[in-house]
Amino acid sequence: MTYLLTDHQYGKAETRLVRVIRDAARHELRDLNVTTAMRGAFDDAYLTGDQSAVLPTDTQKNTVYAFAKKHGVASPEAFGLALARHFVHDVAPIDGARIELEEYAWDRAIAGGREHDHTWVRRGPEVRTAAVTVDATGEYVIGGVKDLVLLKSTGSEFAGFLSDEYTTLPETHDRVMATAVIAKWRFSTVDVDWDAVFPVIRAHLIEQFATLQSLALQQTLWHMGTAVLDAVPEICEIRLKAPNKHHFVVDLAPFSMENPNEVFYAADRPYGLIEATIARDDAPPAGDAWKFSAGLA
Ligand SMILES: O=c1[nH]c(=O)c2[nH]c(=O)[nH]c2[nH]1
Repeated sequence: MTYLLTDHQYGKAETRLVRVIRDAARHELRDLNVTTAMRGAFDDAYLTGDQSAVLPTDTQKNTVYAFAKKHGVASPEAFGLALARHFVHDVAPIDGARIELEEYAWDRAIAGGREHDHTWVRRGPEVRTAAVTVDATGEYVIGGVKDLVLLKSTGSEFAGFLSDEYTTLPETHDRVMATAVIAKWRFSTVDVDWDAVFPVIRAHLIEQFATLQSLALQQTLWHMGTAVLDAVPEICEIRLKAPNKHHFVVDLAPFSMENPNEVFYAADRPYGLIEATIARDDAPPAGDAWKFSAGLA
């Protein structure tokens, strides 16, 4: 029997990095979780144990910290691009680099009625994500957000669905709809003001969720995705994943009480999982943009 090593990549997952800029009394802060993965002809490391082409994952971690000091963290996307370009262009055996970033957002603390200069409050659970791939075919950037937890207490329906002998779900024209959106959007260029577009995309996702009279989470995802593509020409594809966090109306009849959509049991599982990928018809090839490493971003 002959075996083939058909694919491989290696790197340091989840390097936690907090970068503070303290040149002025008002400090700035960025809080990241960075994963690096190297791609190339590292077959010998696996097949014979020869490490001569292997840049240690420890070195990759050090590079993350050194680059944070040297270049700063302008945005997750820009930081990922700087790292990926360095690994591919400056370290000979590396043909491709994949950098995945999570960013945890901090809001300035309010103290004495105004924003504090060096104290923040973690905004959660939402996480901004970025995944950068640089290889011989080009540079690819995917931005994203995950755990964007949204809930609307009306304006959502689910009716007219297919029914068979196992169907018990009642139709509804007024229900709670809640989800924790995972959205990833692929840029067709790296000439982007990353920090300017992120809040625009996020605002469109939220606005569509809020304002659409939703006939299903599927329809909501279509509207969220197309609104982002309409608003940001640099984005050519968006992938959305939405767990349908079911809120069941509690039967209060045993207690002689009506419950017109006021008291709910918020189930954590099982959940419907609704997914969609929406792309422009002229989207450029994705290369390895969607090939994951740790897969957190
Ligand atoms: O928005 C929904 N989409 C579904 O496909 C579905 N299925 C289900 O049981 N409830 C819902 N809700």
